[in-house]
Amino acid sequence: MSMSNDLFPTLRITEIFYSIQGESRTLGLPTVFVRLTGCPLRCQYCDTAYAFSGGELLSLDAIVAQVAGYAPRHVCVTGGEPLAQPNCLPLLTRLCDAGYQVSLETSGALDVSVVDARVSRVVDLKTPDSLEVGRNRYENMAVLTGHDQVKFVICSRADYDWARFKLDEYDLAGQVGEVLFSPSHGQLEPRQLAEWIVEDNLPVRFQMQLHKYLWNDEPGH
Ligand SMILES: C[S@@+](CC[C@H](N)C(=O)[O-])C[C@H]1O[C@@H](n2cnc3c(N)ncnc32)[C@H](O)[C@@H]1O
Ligand SMILES: Nc1nc2[nH]cc(C(=O)O)c2c(=O)[nH]1
Ligand code: SF4
Ligand SMILES: [Mg+2]
Repeated sequence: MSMSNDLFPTLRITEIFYSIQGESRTLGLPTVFVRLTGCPLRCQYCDTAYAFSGGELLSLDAIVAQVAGYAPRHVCVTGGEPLAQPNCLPLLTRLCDAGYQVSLETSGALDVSVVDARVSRVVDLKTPDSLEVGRNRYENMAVLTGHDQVKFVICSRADYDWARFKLDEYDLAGQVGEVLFSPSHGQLEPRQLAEWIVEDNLPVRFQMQLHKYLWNDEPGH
């Protein structure tokens, strides 16, 4: 018999660790990461394919207790695709109730309107060269506020031009708190992306994954 029901909610978890936030507007801040197992997408660049399967079923109580053990100020819930597990929603609420600044890294393939409003939603709009552009749920764009963030992971000049178009189409710079343009690691020269952004005077924040430079791709960071 499964122990996962309304009385004993569980989540399948790949890892929980304390590190330096390497992405988004809290870049550089000590943060606990809760990585949920499983993802319905297959972005060609994915650096977290080890989270597609496996993991360990943990109760929400056990997850919250493990997070509390680090006494963090910031918690980032990620994956895999965290919203693919419905119990991600009560986890986010419990983390907010505990007083942490909570962010959610999501592909935006699922409905983000149901996420606790205290959470900063970091929605990655998938570009054509991610090979998952068809999964974008554009209805999500209308529910984002100044507390939220939109990210583009850019693989090529074609992706850059596409991202510029979406920036304009959804007036993202005016609507969300942060628009991030990040090079796909190992695929697009960071300097090239930086030069395009300056040339076009874009109202976006250029960002590289800081943890790749600190720890390469070692697990637990
Ligand atoms: C591993 S995903 C997990 C959350 C969610 N599935 C998503 O895609 O947003 C976290 C972030 O890492 C980014 N990412 C994954 N592989 C990357 C790479 N090779 N270069 C740059 N960013 C990458 C994703 O695009 C996403 O914004
Ligand atoms: N240090 C560090 N920062 C991160 N920010 C977002 C991450 C993610 O995998 O979603 C991540 C990660 O995997 N490591
Ligand atoms: S949605 Fe996120 S976790 Fe899933 S394949 Fe894409 S980058 Fe990886
Ligand atoms: Mg990562």
